[in-house]
Amino acid sequence: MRTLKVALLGCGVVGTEVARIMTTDAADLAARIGAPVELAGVAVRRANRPRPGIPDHLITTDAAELVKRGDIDVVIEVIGGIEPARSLILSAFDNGASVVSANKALLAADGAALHGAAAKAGVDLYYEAAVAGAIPLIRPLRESLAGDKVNRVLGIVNGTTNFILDKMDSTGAGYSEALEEATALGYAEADPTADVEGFDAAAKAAILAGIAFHSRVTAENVFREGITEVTAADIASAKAMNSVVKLLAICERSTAADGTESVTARVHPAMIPLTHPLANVRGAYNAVFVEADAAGQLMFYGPGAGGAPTASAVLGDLVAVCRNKLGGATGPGESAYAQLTVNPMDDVVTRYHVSLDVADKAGVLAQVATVFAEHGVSIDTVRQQGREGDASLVVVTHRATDAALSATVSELRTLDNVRGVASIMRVEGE
Ligand SMILES: NC(=O)C1=CN([C@@H]2O[C@H](COP(=O)(O)OP(=O)(O)OC[C@H]3O[C@@H](n4cnc5c(N)ncnc54)[C@H](O)[C@@H]3O)[C@@H](O)[C@H]2O)C=CC1
Ligand SMILES: N[C@@H](CC=O)C(=O)O
Ligand code: NA
Repeated sequence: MRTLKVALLGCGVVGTEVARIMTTDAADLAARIGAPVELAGVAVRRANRPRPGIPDHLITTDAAELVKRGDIDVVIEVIGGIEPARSLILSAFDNGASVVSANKALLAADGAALHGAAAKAGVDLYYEAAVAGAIPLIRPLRESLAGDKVNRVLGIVNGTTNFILDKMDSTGAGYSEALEEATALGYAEADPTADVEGFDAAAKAAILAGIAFHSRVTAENVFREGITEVTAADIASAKAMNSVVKLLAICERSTAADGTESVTARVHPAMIPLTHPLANVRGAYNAVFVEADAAGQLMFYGPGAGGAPTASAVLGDLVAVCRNKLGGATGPGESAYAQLTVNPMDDVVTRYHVSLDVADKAGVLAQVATVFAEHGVSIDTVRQQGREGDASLVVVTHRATDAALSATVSELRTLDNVRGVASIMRVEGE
């Protein structure tokens, strides 16, 4: 029976756990695959770090050489970032290896080219770990739901930001303190700007939208707002409305009057009611709803970040691609036949929570309400609190387009009685 050889690129939070499980569970993995899998090389940036459980002779600082060695069946890429990860993956394909990657940034930027290269080489490209960590989501969308029509994918896909918002909401922790803890726990990206500015979630949204809608969606097509502007006042305001603030990724299909279908993909903080299942997703957990024509609503929930949970998804892919190799087959590749257009954020329809600092005098409320009405944005509720000549006015709207809301806010900013727009947050889940 031939042994399948695996090259591991990157031995950080995720790579360390992948190597550990491959070693400790070698016999079970071999039985499930139908052949032994051997860790044949581990590419690292710094060779002199202690790496318990990994024999020294396997360590190399030359990842490019490792993937070109000629005897590697599967390359596991857990370095992250665009380069050198992209070149290493392409080189792995050229050398006949299948690739398992956790790299959402790369897949969302260049997934089509990578899929093309894998197909040309007759090998697999699997990346379950790239979206929502341990939660099986890519494979259910790509395989289990391949016979259905997915209309909406909505959820929490970034563990770090969910951890931070949860800490701020439940313990009153400060933003920086919560981010430091998330980083220490191995949830954050190498540069946590990717998490807190929403780039990581946007990359995941692009991958999900592409697979769900059988179209090409890149990170650039995804509207993105992170959590850096979310204030303690926003969180308090959400609480006052029996809601909570979450960073959501929302990918939706819509159909125009003439039957033309298109999609939108967005990532932004939103207020959701405490009664919504997403409100109870705590810590670094993720949860994603998928709505499909025949299946109805499905919910996927579990650990979205961290070394071991992410390694679980990587190992699942490793087993799958090894089975394919032994069977002389490949798994499903890219499916982008529908080629749906991705519409801009202006076209998105949702509800809004707008917090204004206004002069506390008669007629201001009516003036503000008129501006909303003139732009066709209907008001659901208004809450006003006075404080020494100034007042805070919180308006929650009914559903309106993002374009209409933006125009409303632009005009409000020009009013003398509006001293400032303290925050604008979308309201979802009702
Ligand atoms: N940490 C998590 O919870 C999750 C991470 N991911 C993804 O998994 C990948 C890895 O993430 P982490 O392990 O958290 O990052 P990490 O920063 O802990 O590990 C990456 C490792 O790659 C090494 N490296 C960098 N350049 C290299 C090179 N040229 N050759 C060899 N090694 C090199 C670094 O020294 C580092 O040890 C990223 O794409 C990340 O987005 C995906 C899901 C969850
Ligand atoms: N930094 C990411 C890691 C998993 O994808 C996150 O926090 O979700
Ligand atoms: Na996953």
